[in-house]
Amino acid sequence: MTPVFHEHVPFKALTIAGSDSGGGAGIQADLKTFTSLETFGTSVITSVTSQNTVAVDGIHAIPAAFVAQQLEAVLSDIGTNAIKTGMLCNAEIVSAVAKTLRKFYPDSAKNIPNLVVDPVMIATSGAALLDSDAIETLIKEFLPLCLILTPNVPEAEFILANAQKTNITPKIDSLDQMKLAARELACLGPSIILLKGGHLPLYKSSGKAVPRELFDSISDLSIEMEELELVDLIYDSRTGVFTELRKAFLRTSSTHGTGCTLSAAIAANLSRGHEAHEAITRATDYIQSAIRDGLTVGNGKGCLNHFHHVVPRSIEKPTRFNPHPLTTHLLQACRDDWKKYTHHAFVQGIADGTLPKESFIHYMKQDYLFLQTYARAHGLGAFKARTMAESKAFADIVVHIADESRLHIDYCAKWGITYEEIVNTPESMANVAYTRYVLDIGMTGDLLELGLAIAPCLIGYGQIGRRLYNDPNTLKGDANPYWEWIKNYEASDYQSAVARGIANLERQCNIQQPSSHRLKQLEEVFRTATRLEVSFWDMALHQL
Ligand SMILES: Cc1ncc(COP(=O)(O)O)c(N)n1
Repeated sequence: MTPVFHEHVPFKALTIAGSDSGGGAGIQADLKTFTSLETFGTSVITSVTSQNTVAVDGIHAIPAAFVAQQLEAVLSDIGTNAIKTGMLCNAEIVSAVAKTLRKFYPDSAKNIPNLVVDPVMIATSGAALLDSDAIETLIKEFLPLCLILTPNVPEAEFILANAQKTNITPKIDSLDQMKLAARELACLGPSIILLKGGHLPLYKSSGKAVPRELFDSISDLSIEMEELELVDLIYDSRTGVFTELRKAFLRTSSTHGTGCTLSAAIAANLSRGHEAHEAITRATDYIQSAIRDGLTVGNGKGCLNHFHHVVPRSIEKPTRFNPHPLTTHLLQACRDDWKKYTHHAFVQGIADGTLPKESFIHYMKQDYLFLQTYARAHGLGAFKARTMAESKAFADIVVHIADESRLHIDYCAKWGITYEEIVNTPESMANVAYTRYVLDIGMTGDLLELGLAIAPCLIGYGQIGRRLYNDPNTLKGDANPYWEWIKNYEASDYQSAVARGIANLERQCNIQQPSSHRLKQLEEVFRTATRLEVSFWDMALHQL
C-alpha cells in the first residue's frame, strides 16, 4: 500500500485512552504505533497519569463530559477509519464514550465498525487503571459495541468472574481453558476475541503451561529458548472458528505498553483496510519485533521499540528478569542453527544410548585434539586481557582444561583408546575448521569476539548436559553407555564454568554497548561457531 503521507486523504485511527507521561504506554504508545504503521492518529484523552517505567504515582481523570466533547470534536470533523480504546478510568467515562459512539454510529445494530477494545485494568507496575465499580458498566454498556476485544489472561479471568457475578475467579491455565474463556467472552457482545497468551507461556514440547510459581526462573538459560512459546488465540464468534497465533516466548522485561500497542496496531491495520484476522496477525508480528528490539529508557520495565524498523535495537542492560541480555539475544537470533546443534542426531544417540560405539570413540579422540586448541584459545584470552584479574581468569581456565583433558584420557582408556592412539589421530577437517576459526577470531578480534567464538561450545554442552540429565526420555544409569558423559556436563563444576563464561560475556558487552552494526558482527561469530559445532557432530556421527 502507498504510505499515508503521500496521499491526500490519509488512513485515520483514533485512540481513546489515558496519557502515560513516561511515553511507553497509553496515548503516547498508541500515537507512536499509528505513525509507525503509516496512519494519521487522533486522540481522546480520558485521564492523565503521572507515570514512569517503575510506577504510576498519580491519576487525574478528565471529566466525562469533556471526554465526550473531545470525541465529538474528532468525529464531527476528521472522522476515523478505526477506533481503539485503552484506559477508560471510571464508569462515567465508560458510559459517556459508549453514548457518544452510539450517537455517531446510529445504524450499527451491534458492533461499531472497526472498534477495538483493550480492557485496560491494571498497569504492569500494579496500579489500578479502571475503578473497581466500572467493570460492570464496561461489561454492560461497552463490550456489546466492540468488534474486537483484546484481553490478556488476567483481564479475561476478571471480566468473566464479574460477568458471572461470582467471587470465584475462573483460572485460565491451559490453551483449552483459553478457548472456553474466549467463547464465554464473546457471549458478552464482541464479535471477535483476541485472548493474548503473554501471561501463559507454554512448553513447546508438551503444550502445558509453565506453572505460575516458576515464572521468575524463566530467564534461566537451561530452559532453552525454543522450549517456550505463547499462543494468542483468536475466536471469531461469527464463524465459531479459533485461530492460534504461535510465537516464541521472549525473555525480556521490555513489555511496558504491550497491550496498548497491540490494540493500536490492530486499529491501524483495520483503518488501512485489512480485514480483522489479517489486522490482528500483522499486529502480533509488529509487537513481537517491537518487544524483541525493546528499549531500556528508565529503571523499571523496558519499553517497546515502536520504530524498530527505523531506530535499530541496542542490547538492554541486564535486569532481574533477563540477567543475560546478550546471550538471550544470540540464542534467539541463531535459534535455527542452535537447535540443529543442541538437538543433533549425535546428541539424540547419546540420550537414548543408541549412538554407535565407533562414532563415540571417533568423537572422543577428536574432542581431545579440540581441547588442545581450546586451551590455546584461552591462553590467547589471557594475553589479550587488560587486567590482571582477567588474565588470571583465562589462565585458570587453561589449567582447568588441562586437568579435564587428563580425565578425558582416563575416560578414553575405559573405551579401549590409548593415549598414543589419541595423539597420533589426524585432526578431522571439521576439527581443523572449527579450532582454526576460533584462533583466527581470537587473533584478529577483541576479547568479546574471542568469547563468542568459544561460547557455543561452553554453553551448548551445558544445555545438552542439563537437558539430557533431566529429560525423562533419556536412558539413565548403567543401561546407557554414555551416561557418564551426560553426568559430566550436568555436574556443578561444568555448570558453574558455563555461568562464569556467560557472566564474562555479559560484562564485556555491557562495557562495549555494541552498536547494531557491531551486534550483527558479534552474532555472526556466535552463529559460525554454532554451525561449526554442527559439523563437529556430523563428523563424529559419520566418522569422517
Ligand atoms: C495510561 C496507561 N494506559 C495503559 C497502561 C497499561 O500498560 P502496562 O500494562 O504496560 O503498564 C498504562 N500503564 N498507562
